[in-house]
Amino acid sequence: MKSTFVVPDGLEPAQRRSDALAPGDRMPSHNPMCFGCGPDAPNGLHLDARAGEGMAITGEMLVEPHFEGGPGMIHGGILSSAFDEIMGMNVMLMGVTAVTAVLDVDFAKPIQLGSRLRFSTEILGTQRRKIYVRAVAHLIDGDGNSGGDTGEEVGGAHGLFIIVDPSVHFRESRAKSQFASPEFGA
Ligand SMILES: CCCCCCCCCCCCCCCC(=O)SCCNC(=O)CCNC(=O)[C@H](O)C(C)(C)COP(=O)(O)OP(=O)(O)OC[C@H]1O[C@@H](n2cnc3c(N)ncnc32)[C@H](O)[C@@H]1OP(=O)(O)O
Repeated sequence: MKSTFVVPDGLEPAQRRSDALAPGDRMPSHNPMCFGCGPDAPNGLHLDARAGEGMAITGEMLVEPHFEGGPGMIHGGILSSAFDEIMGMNVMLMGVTAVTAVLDVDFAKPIQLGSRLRFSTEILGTQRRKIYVRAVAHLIDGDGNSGGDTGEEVGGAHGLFIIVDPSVHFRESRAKSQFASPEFGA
């Protein structure tokens, strides 16, 4: 992955919460109307994320026709949103609420509409309230069985997430959402 994002040395290892999902389990949406993971978001990404081993998770997404940017291609903001969401869901393994402060995306290859993407993401470590995450996206075939992480790498990302107190961070905005799940404070 090509990137100028700087991951500091000496990060603390991230700790998986004791009751985190088992590897392979579907990660729940934190908000049914979330553009990234919400099942009820009409034009959303509908990312399907699964817990992995250690501090890793995976996700899959179909590049729908309404995600178009250049002719027949995914919009860059859609890929950025998918990386943001999947790395944010990765942070949920720690059992904290964190928001994105920095998102660095490597648009390595053009991605055509109709492609199916698999995201693999892992938490690199923490420093005080900061959580550093890295992700890659590969093309997979329609049934998702072959290709997998050995399919063509089409993108990569780093994210810096900052742990927040949800009762403070969402204090003023929460009333505007009818759907947010109290479980994830968001
Ligand atoms: C959809 C939303 C759901 C959210 C709920 C989550 C529930 C689970 C969902 C999982 C899936 C979600 C995935 C999507 C996630 C989003 O897209 S979130 C939406 C986009 N992000 C935002 O709206 C955040 C807006 N920004 C902010 O609110 C504030 O800037 C922040 C990020 C909370 C930081 O402010 P702060 O708490 O005052 O932080 P501050 O004390 O200044 O800094 C703390 C540390 O972070 C560092 N830092 C802060 N900002 C930066 C920066 N930009 N660059 C570098 N370092 C920085 C500081 O240097 C400091 O470092 P140290 O001194 O410890 O070395």
